Amino acid sequence: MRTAYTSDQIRTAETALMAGLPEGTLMSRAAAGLAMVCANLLQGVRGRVYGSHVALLAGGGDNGGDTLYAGARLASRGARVEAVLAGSRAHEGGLAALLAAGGRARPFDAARAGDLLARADIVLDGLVGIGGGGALREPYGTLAELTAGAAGLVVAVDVPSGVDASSGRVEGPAVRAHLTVTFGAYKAGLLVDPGASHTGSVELVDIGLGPHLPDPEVAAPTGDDVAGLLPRPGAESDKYRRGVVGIAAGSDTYTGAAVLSAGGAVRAGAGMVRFASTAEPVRLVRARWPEAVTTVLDPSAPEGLLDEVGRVQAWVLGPGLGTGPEAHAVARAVLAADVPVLVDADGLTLVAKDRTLLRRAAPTVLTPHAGELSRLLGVPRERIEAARLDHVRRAAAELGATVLLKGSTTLVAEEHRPVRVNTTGTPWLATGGTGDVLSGITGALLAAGLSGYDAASCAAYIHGLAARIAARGGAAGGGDGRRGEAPIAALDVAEAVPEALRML
Ligand SMILES: NC(=O)C1=CN([C@@H]2O[C@H](COP(=O)(O)OP(=O)(O)OC[C@H]3O[C@@H](n4cnc5c(N)ncnc54)[C@H](OP(=O)(O)O)[C@@H]3O)[C@@H](O)[C@H]2O)[C@@H](O)CC1
Ligand SMILES: Nc1ncnc2c1ncn2[C@@H]1O[C@H](COP(=O)(O)OP(=O)(O)O)[C@@H](O)[C@H]1O
Ligand SMILES: [K+]
Repeated sequence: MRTAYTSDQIRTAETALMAGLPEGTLMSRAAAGLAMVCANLLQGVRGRVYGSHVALLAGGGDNGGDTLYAGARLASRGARVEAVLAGSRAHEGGLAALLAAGGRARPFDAARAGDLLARADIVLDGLVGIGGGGALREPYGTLAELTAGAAGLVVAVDVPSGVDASSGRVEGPAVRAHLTVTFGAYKAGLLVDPGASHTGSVELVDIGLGPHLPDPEVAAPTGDDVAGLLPRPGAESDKYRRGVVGIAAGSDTYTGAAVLSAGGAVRAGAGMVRFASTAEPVRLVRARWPEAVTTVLDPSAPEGLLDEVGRVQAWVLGPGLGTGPEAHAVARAVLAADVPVLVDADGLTLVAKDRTLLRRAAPTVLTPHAGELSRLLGVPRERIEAARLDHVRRAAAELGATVLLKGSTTLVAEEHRPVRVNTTGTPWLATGGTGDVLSGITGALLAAGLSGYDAASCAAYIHGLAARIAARGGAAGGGDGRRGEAPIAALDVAEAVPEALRML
């Protein structure tokens, strides 16, 4: 599990660690690690450190201090290092070290800074780190914007400046780095969008903070974590014990979502899929997934609506269901069941209009995108997009459910647990119907007995991995690069789920 923390948590851990160490030890560890990473980068792009050009953007705090000390180390290896001092003050020790090692430093001047960035092999963004707050003031904002025109690699020191380290919020100009070198522990804002899309790859420099860190704010499961949680059939398994998932989805108007949701559940290894809907979606699901057991519902007679469906261990409710009175009757019947229920799509619209539907004892998993969460919380969509971590937490607390917030980084929140963030996926997933596939995968895992929190986070991981496999036309490649990927259709994602499971 990759764990991540707020700025306050990092500061508290730092204070505890520092109590037993001589002053300046941590900054010196951070600067040494940063200089080592930069030297390796310079070896890669220039073949050597000696003679390479390094630009430092140094703010007035300790983030600037780390940067100036790292610059001093590179200067002592023969790099040509020049610092732009952005604040009215500069870190004294760091500045003295840089100058003593033969580096140069000048106060901010826009034209000169632009020239410097156009010449530098690497640019170190040491404007602000965990001490930053709100939109960058001038001239920090201008400098952050200028990094977009840098000729060389942009390395963010600890956190890309302009990104809130605790939440990933971006409220103005912010550095977009090729690489972020972060100290002691991951900051939550490095894993959550919009911050996450500013970091490039992230490298962690150990400064000894580990033993002093509290429970994390955010955790990103790795492939091994997911593999460890997934059920695998054994000799004692039969289809019922592996988990029967019920899917109440689709309507005569919207039929595709039902087929996609059922596909996600079939391909994710449900012991059995019981599909319940009106005649047309039932016909199409049977045609595409003959392994599903289907029941035609008559929602105009809500009494005993699900009596013919048979037993299930979990329900998926909502994709393509519609939002009229008949859909409401289906939602009421499903949510009255004493098993975990995943609510997606139209199901979310129904519970947003009638919160009483969520008064139930068994676990509930809600899987909104930002627009659906906006309706559930009564908060504008833009505010949710800007502060995803805050809102997913608030939704979990307010609605008493596990909440999976979809988007470029998918988050899973449950009260009193770290928010889980998904690291797989591809922007090609932003296409109609992929969310329906996710609902089916999650439903299969719920039916297999995983908690809502584990089912949702494992499903997001598998779904993202399957999408990458589908986008590449085969096994998922390593790295974060998108080259070699092509558009995908939602059904491709469902079809790639077994390959994703094979890789775990
Ligand atoms: N903790 C640890 O374990 C370790 C921490 N270490 C390092 O220390 C860093 C934290 O240093 P920090 O506390 O000095 O804060 P920092 O990020 O430099 O920011 C303060 C400066 O930014 C400025 N500023 C703020 N907001 C602004 C804005 N919106 N727009 C413009 N300016 C703004 C603020 O200006 P002021 O408000 O004072 O005018 C002040 O000058 C941390 O990220 C890591 O790199 C490592 O050395 C080793 C271990
Ligand atoms: N920019 C993006 N990068 C990665 N994944 C994305 C992006 N945008 C959307 N997704 C993912 O695509 C899926 C879309 O689901 P959803 O919005 O429910 O679509 P639909 O209702 O059409 O099925 C979600 O899993 C979401 O996390
Ligand atoms: K920074």
